[in-house]
Amino acid sequence: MVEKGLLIVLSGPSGVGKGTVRKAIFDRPDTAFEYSISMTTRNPREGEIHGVDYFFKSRDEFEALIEQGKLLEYAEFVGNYYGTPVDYVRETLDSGKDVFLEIEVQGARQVREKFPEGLFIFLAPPSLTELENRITTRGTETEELIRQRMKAAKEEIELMDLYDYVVENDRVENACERINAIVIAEHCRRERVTHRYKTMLESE
Ligand SMILES: Nc1nc2c(ncn2[C@@H]2O[C@H](COP(=O)(O)OP(=O)(O)O)[C@@H](O)[C@H]2O)c(=O)[nH]1
Ligand SMILES: Nc1ncnc2c1ncn2[C@@H]1O[C@H](COP(=O)(O)OP(=O)(O)O)[C@@H](O)[C@H]1O
Repeated sequence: MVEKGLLIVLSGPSGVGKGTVRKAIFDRPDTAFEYSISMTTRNPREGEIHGVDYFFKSRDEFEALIEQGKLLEYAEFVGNYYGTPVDYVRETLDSGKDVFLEIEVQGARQVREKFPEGLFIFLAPPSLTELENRITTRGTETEELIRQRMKAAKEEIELMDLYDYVVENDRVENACERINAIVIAEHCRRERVTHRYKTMLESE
């Protein structure tokens, strides 16, 4: 029997750098886990490709997916739906590959309920001031929106204790190294090799 893959969930407050760190991880040629492409109702940004960055859906299509139970989790974030396709995640884990989700905190909480055996990693900013800088330099938000996002971020940061690991995103490269190290350690901790040997010995 194939040993199941590991479900890796990267979450954290808006603007901390989840998307940036995830892209850097998947730009590495040696990254062995599969990225689960999310569904969203937000409009594609310039350069974004359907089926690569997201599966772009209408609100009606998304709500139909919710009703049909096709989403492992979903959340409404800044006026749009975002969700994880459940079939892709289950099939990929069953084939023995690790699956990587990069999602906001409400979604991560739902995944924790359904997949408590997942590996939950919280990406934390070096400081609240630095988080505000990142949200501000990213552009579009008005002062009021920045204030709202910072308030939400403080509440989200309070939930970091619910995660298995907290990774500081001081530099993108450092955060990637830490995440890769955690995944490697987790594989050793979960005794895959032990399991394989036990199976071998039993079949002798
Ligand atoms: N719950 C949930 N959140 C998601 C999913 N996909 C992306 N997100 C999160 O949705 C938020 C908005 O993403 P996006 O519109 O790409 O803008 P960003 O703020 O530039 O990353 C980010 O916090 C993502 O981590 C998903 O499938 N489920
Ligand atoms: N380690 C870092 N140091 C400095 N700036 C960063 C770092 N990680 C991300 N950023 C910047 O912070 C902003 C928010 O990053 P983004 O990946 O969009 O966050 P999230 O996906 O968590 O909302 C972007 O402008 C990004 O370039």
